[in-house]
Amino acid sequence: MSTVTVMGSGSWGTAMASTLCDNDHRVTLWARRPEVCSKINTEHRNPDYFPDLILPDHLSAESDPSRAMADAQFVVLAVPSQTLRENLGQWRLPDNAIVVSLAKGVEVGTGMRMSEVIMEVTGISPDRIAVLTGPNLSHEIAARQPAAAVVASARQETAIAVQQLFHTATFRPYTNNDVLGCELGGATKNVIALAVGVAAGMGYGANSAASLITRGLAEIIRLGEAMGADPHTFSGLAGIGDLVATCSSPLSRNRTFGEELGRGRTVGEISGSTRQVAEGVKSCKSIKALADRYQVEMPITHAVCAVIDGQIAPDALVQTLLARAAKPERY
Ligand SMILES: NC(=O)C1=CN([C@@H]2O[C@H](COP(=O)(O)OP(=O)(O)OC[C@H]3O[C@@H](n4cnc5c(N)ncnc54)[C@H](OP(=O)(O)O)[C@@H]3O)[C@@H](O)[C@H]2O)C=CC1
Ligand SMILES: O=C(CO)COP(=O)(O)O
Repeated sequence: MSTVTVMGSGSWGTAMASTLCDNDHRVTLWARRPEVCSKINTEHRNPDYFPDLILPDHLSAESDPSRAMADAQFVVLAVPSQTLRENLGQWRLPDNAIVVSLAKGVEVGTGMRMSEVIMEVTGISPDRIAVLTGPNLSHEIAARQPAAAVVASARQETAIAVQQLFHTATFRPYTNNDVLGCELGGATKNVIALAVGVAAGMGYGANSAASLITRGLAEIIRLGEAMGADPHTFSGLAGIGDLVATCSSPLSRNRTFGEELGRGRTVGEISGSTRQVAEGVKSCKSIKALADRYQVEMPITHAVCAVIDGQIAPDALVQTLLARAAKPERY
């Protein structure tokens, strides 16, 4: 049994905290709003994110970050990627705790992955940092539907410790040492899901979705290879696995955001109608900047950015991609 603190009580933090309770760990969930803590502690519910889910009764919530993390052997970071730097700047993480990053994004402005942000802000060695990623839609995980995931760390013992921490009867994490590839896979698939959503919102079917997923994977691999990731990572759970889950599921916030765009709503209208994060809306910019920095062609990511920035209408996204010069199929 380990002492674990999950920092962030949105969809993914709540689902992961609930899963960790299956292994009888002592789990504390940090929520920034005291009223969320109160609901979790007294009613065992987090209705903003899971209206129908009853949480384990031994899951406790705490709104004070220091109290939440006191004695934690593992700190699991479940806040949005664009707020992580600011959050870490305000928190004091326990000495020697293993830090697990759950966020799937690339920081706007710096182009940094979340493990890099953690290292830069806290000074923690990469040996104590792990990334958990894969095809893991929170509502399915919270309902204990079976799924696999990947835990990546620079240090194998850290990856194994986190794998064991999260491994339950329904949740099966594999280890991987390609932190870069795993983080890139998780962040880039959100952008492709936005594109797939736009196509779906316009009424296009499975052929369009499969074409975007496949060519999306091609541009993800191109970027990953240029940055030094292992290309095999992208045929695993952190790559094609997460890409397929996110692009196919109506539960995905990124796909749904794209679908709303494809139906004619604006970025402002969609963002204003939910408190939940669709990471690709911001990370498309930082991923495009990485593509430019590494001189990699990422046409779908470019087109998604143009839609988000209002440079082209959503219904021009697919046309823009189809109108590109003909070329052989290759990665
Ligand atoms: N949901 C999923 O299926 C999965 C999500 N992820 C990733 O996990 C990360 C977190 O996503 P998820 O939980 O889904 O997001 P949600 O939008 O569901 O929840 C976001 C959480 O972060 C909190 N939050 C928002 N802004 C801040 C801030 N400025 N400072 C501190 N806390 C803040 C919210 O608090 P409040 O409620 O008070 O607004 C809420 O607890 C993302 O990077 C996502 O891509 C990864 C795998 C699966
Ligand atoms: O990362 C996810 C599934 O693995 C969740 O995707 P969304 O953020 O699009 O809901």
